[in-house]
Amino acid sequence: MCLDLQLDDDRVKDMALAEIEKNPRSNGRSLADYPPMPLPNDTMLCNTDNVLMSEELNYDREFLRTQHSQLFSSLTSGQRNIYDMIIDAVNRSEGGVFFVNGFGGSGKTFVWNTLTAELRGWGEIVLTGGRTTHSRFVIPLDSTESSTCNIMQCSDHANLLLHTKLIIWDEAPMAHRYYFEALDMSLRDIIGYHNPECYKKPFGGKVIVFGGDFRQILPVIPKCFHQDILLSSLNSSYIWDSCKLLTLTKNMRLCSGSSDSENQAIYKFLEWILKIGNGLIGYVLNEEESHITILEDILIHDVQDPIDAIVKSTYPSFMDNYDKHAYIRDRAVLAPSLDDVASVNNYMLSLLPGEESTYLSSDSICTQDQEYELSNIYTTEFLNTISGSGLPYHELKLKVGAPVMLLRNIDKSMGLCNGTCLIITRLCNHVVEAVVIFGSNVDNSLLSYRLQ
Ligand SMILES: Nc1ncnc2c1ncn2[C@@H]1O[C@H](COP(=O)(O)OP(=O)(O)OP(=O)(O)O)[C@@H](O)[C@H]1O
Repeated sequence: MCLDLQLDDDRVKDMALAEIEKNPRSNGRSLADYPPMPLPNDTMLCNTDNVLMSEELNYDREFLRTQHSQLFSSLTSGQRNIYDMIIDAVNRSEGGVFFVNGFGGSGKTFVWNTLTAELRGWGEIVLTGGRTTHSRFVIPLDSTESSTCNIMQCSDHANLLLHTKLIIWDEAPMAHRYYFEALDMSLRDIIGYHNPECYKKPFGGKVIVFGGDFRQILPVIPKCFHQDILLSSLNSSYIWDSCKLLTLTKNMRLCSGSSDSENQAIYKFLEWILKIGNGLIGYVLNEEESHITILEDILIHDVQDPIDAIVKSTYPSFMDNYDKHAYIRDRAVLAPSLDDVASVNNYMLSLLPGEESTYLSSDSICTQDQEYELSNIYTTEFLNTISGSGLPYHELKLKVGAPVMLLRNIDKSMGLCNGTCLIITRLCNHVVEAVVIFGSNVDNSLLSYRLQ
């Protein structure tokens, strides 16, 4: 992978000062003894070798400070109240647990962006995440009531958490309460080790902000009853008692249309979605099924081949527009299963002109693996057919012009995160080149990725 390391002047200065400070410190002195020499940032000094921390500090602070003033000046009064409360909690360093409750489009992400731009702009660490937060905190996927994060005391990971000013956990209603409880117990341990007072505080006295909407997807627990799902969500946890509930009520998407009629259509759709979420539309048939009448104007009527009809409706005049970034960026087809996703992808790839390249995943079993014996039981051909959530397909077919989405965090400081959208610009044997069309903190970066 070829990536530029982008360090702004403040960060280069901090790193240089931290390196210089190591010298006098080894002799019991410090740069503070040589005024007017500037001093390095403390966090930097203790952790120059901590890659996890370097990654989280590696932001263009000047850019973030400019971004912050733009975002801050457009906050609505509701967003501003929430922003002020959270920044105040961070500044007081006494901890705080918040839940920002708001339906889709109420401006939660906007608040997260303003908060992170402010704190990262001043060289502070903010950990953010949504569906993948459990992997960021190394929380076991099969967590139980007594699980903790897989983080060793005094490790780089523990030091990262120790120096973190703010944790933002979006889409929290989707996660099992055991994940939050595991993080709570681990933070109490990690921070309480240095400051015993913090054992007693929720999340060891860190400021943590959850966000989401309980009308949306709750934790997915296979083969269980309604009450099991409710009992596994965040508001059934002991943590909920410490949560300060903050609510956003204004729909910010209503102003996003290009005309009054478009805004009206958005309003009608959002109102309908909200009513479904509030249980005001449709009726429950049984434990697993509900009946909802879909709005007439969002139904696709002319259907011979369902995939062709969905693609034509979502991507009108595809052949004339597929190379326009905004056209690709503003559209998506959602599908309920991985098989449906594969069918839509294959169909759309077949529409693109040009030659198709196929990339295969590595398909030999590691000889040091304890499960090596398995290779005698399962053939490689069989293993290559396995697909599942989080497991990439064995065969990846691409064409120049194909939109792709990253499913791994490659470089967070460059905004190359899970969810960043790109368009393929060149396909070589082992390198795929793509341009970013959508993602945070990135603007049309060109990324080359070396395939293993
Ligand atoms: N104060 C604001 N000024 C201008 N635009 C805003 C403001 N707040 C939000 N928006 C815009 O409104 C839209 C919806 O906001 P946002 O994505 O933050 O909502 P959300 O609650 O995170 O939605 P979801 O839960 O669906 O992700 C976005 O396009 C965002 O840029």
